[in-house]
Amino acid sequence: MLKPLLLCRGLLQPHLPHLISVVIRSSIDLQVTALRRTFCSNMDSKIALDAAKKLAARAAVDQWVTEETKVVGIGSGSTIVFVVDRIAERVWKEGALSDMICVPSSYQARKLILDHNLTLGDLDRNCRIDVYIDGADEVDSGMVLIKGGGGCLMQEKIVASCAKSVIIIADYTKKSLRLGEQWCKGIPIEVAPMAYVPIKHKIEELFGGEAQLRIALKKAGPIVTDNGNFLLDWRFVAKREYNWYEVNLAISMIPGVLETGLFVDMATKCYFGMADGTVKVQSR
Ligand SMILES: O=C(CO)[C@H](O)[C@H](O)COP(=O)(O)O
Repeated sequence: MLKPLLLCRGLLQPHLPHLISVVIRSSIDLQVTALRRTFCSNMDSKIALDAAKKLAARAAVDQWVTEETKVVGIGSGSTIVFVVDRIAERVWKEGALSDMICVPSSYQARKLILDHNLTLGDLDRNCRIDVYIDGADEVDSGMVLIKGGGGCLMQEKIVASCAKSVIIIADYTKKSLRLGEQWCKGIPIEVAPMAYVPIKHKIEELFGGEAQLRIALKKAGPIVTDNGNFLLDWRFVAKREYNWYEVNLAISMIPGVLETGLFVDMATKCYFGMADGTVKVQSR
């Protein structure tokens, strides 16, 4: 029994380095193929999602930004980029909307307006907004929104509150029946930095779940909003029935809470770019 084994070892020994390198190489090849596949499918889904965002953005701008629109509020995030692109196309290629003013809801929105050579406004001079357009992280069947995934909820809610109509644009992954079905990162809440610990405990005691300080990726420490504040992401209890109007009110009343990412009774219509190339419009 031992003899054949020893014989086999003797035969294999000179070839061992080569065999080891073959095994290592094929394991690396397998890993590279798996990585390439993940990258390609991520790219595919990014392309599909961007196409859906663009569809929703075009439909919303073409329907809601007309020659009668004098002031438009500009939201924040990746979807709003397609909105500003379309507005700029209408202004610069189609010669439309010549005296329309754009009010930003964030540093990013301000920069988008300036980069596209559109007219920049502000709430001091333009506090009556015809239409506010923005993305959302999730929209439930009652059109309650979770916003602030990109960190900009406070100015967004302020600008939206000054608008006659609030139009939400999103890709199909944002549409759900109940909050938490699609968006699992929690409800963003902007808080005064000195108060984030007591606020965290109060929210958890009142409504369960867990509220976590949002930590920056390329900085040691927390994310600081455009307004110099911190963000808590409250992961609520998915299975619990919440009355979002009451939850929003109660959280807003906690001292140090500056704004919540719950937008209740604000959206007029939501435009969803769907995977099949159509646009679904949801009304309140
Ligand atoms: O509230 C927001 C920024 O804080 C965005 O509107 C929301 O996060 C959606 O972003 P995106 O269009 O990138 O999906």
